[in-house]
Amino acid sequence: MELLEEHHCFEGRQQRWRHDSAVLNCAMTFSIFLPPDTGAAKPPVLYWLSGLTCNDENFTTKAGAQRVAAELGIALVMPDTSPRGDDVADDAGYDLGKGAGFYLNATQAPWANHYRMYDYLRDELPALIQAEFAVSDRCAISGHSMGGHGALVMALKNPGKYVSVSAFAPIVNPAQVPWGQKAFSHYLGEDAATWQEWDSCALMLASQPEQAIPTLIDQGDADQFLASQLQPAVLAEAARQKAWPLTLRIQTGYDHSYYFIASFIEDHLRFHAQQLLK
Ligand SMILES: N[C@@H](CCC(=O)N[C@@H](CSC=O)C(=O)NCC(=O)O)C(=O)O
Repeated sequence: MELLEEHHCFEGRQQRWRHDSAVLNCAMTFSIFLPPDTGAAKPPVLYWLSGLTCNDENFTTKAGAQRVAAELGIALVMPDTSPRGDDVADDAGYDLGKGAGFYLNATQAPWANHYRMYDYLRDELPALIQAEFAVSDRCAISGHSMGGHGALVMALKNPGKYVSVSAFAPIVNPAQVPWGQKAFSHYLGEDAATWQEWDSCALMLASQPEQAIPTLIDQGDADQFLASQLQPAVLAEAARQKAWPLTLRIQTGYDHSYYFIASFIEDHLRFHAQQLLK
């Protein structure tokens, strides 16, 4: 691992690292915020998954999460949103290829060689974080838009791995909206039956009661993508049918930007702290 940056921040440390990923078959960068060392128990971890066009730095520099993470004693891990490098397949569109990995395992050429963000997030990155940093193995997950989809899918496909999940303006039903349909048809092929295992609405409808974990979603009602791409009411209905503990908050006047995330990230950190610090 190579340390690219380090900054003192709210008495903790904000770092940026590069490492060689065997799963993704390329070099990857991630950021981590380590809260102040109090000499008490190792801090739990909140994984943050960003959206289309992002890398590990959007959340680090725009969300303003470090002050409350430092106060609560929670480490933050921000992975990139796709594999990277000259050998990695890409597309001219902002919503496919680099910066748009959709947190799945691609099965189709030319994507399948590198686009395995699901395996990277489930196995390789947490193992690296556990091995290299003084953090506990208790973790939660959150994300924005494409990253909200990723957080929900990671939680729904891995019962017991995360103690809570939250999202800002997530793509909850990617199999039914343009962003998801474009990505899934390229990464997974045209057979839409294979898309269901990457769709949080389908996964929630197929879930067992014992899988349920506390779930918080914030959605701005002035979000330009709300009707066309996001539609959180579809997941809320699945949650109602399954008695899944989902709180969906519609926030008046907020759009899709990081200003929205910055406005409510404290609520999400305190929500996760209720489970992480038990
Ligand atoms: N360029 C596109 C939209 C790109 C965009 O809005 N990206 C969002 C995430 S959208 C869903 O995954 C984002 O977080 N951007 C980075 C940022 O720092 O704001 C367009 O113009 O339509």
